[in-house]
Amino acid sequence: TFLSGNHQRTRKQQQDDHHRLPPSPPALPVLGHLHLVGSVPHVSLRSLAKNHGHDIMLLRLGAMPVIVVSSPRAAEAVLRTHDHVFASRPHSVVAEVVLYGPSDIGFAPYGEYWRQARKLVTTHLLSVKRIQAFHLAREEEVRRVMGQISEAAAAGAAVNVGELLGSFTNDLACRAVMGESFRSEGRNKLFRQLVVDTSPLLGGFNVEEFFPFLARFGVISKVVRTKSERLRRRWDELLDRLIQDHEDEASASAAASDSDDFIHVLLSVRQEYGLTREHMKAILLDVFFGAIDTEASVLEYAMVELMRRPDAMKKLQAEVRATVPKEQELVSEADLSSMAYLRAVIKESLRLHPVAPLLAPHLSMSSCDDVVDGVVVPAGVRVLVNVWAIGRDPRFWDDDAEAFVPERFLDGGGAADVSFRGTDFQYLPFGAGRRMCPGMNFGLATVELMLANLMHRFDWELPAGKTGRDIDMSEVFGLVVHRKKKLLVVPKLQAS
Ligand code: HEM
Repeated sequence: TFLSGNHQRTRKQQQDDHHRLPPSPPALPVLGHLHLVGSVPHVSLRSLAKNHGHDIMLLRLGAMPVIVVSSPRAAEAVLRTHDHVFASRPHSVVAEVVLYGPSDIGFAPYGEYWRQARKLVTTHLLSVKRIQAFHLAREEEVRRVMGQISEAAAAGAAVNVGELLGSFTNDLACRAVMGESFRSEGRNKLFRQLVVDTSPLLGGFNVEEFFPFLARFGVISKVVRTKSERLRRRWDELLDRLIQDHEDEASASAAASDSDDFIHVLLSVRQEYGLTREHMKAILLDVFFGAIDTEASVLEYAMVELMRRPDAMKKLQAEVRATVPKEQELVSEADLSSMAYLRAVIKESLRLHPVAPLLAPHLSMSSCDDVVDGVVVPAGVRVLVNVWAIGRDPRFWDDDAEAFVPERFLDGGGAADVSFRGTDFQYLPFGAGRRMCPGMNFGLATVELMLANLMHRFDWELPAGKTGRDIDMSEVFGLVVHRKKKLLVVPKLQAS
């Protein structure tokens, strides 16, 4: 069994441990529980947990043991009490090739490199100071999108929300990474294409490695390695040129300033952190893969829920329109602070649609003797926290847990005090503990500003003959979950 990997433990201890493993549903030979986990794993894992392990259960997916956590108390045990045991990540071939080792933050195993890289990113790239310094860039990019929506409104055309928001968050990430020149020579488009080409591999085969129940062909084949290497060469070519350009510029001018892009910042701390060129490229890739799909997904799901709840949309529009002075064309960041309903809508949307419903997989680095109720988890086991199931569990939310009710997060609502900052374990859209998302504030700044602007001057309608009930909510699972069907909506410029 996989417990035999625990060499330090005596035979007697190992037998004891066996009895104290988390509960498990009945398994098949060879397949284990593979046949029980469908293509939308967070949903099937919730049903399994209901019957076999409310807090924590053990599955065997083919040969691989996986722990699934489905309650706030077990999530707290894994992400806070025993965080030091569960803070690593499983190995992935695609990440090893595409992310240089991996030398990024999201996929790196727990250890000194990860600690330093994460410190660098939180103090220098995603700090409050830098988020503020980036506000003009965010506003300018939002302005562009509003221009595109105005054109669609004038033509009476529908807008593909996912595509519009995806290219917006892509452009913003490019701008953060490489500065204002990101549109020259169509660079933003090259990056968009590269992100789109890499995602299925990182979010597909890579997911198959993490979640082997999705692997249709068993072993990750040579083909995947070859494909990964080809992608890495394309990334190399683009990023090397950009870094080189920045190096040339940096040697011609003074030290980094607040408004500098991420490449300049990384160059300025390169010696302090002992960064190689590959480390820098991997860290930049984390920005692309951490920011683009996540922000676009939060925004798209917020729009979907608002289209399904027109009264909530009206309430949000009223808040935004009452706050922003009449003559002002765009909502600026300064206007956002008093928009309580806006924040409640985003929180509620993240509760029902956490972009990573099982977080990113965690890995136990040693055996943990008493996770909850004396349950043992051995070393080297993947741990999935089903934050999607926990966020919809009526035991921790009200009976309307499955409904979109932003009011619950307002003063006087049932969840008014519940925060997503990793301290309330019934609500973990950004995770918690050492591996919690370091880009939370960076991402939220974008999401808030964009959603407020989408609500400001436009009314939104579904294409003729459709109602909110017709919106297909099917999902496709990946590192970031996304909608199966695109959402088309028709903007109407509000008469002023
Ligand atoms: C609203 C948008 C975002 C959401 C909902 C989100 C959510 C998450 C989640 C759930 C995790 C996994 C936590 C875990 O494994 O326990 C994560 C990790 C991560 N996120 Fe985000 N994220 C967002 C935006 C961003 C942005 C903008 C960046 C960077 C620019 C970013 C960078 C990262 C990185 C580097 C990690 C890995 C952390 C580690 O392994 O130490 N994220 N994020």
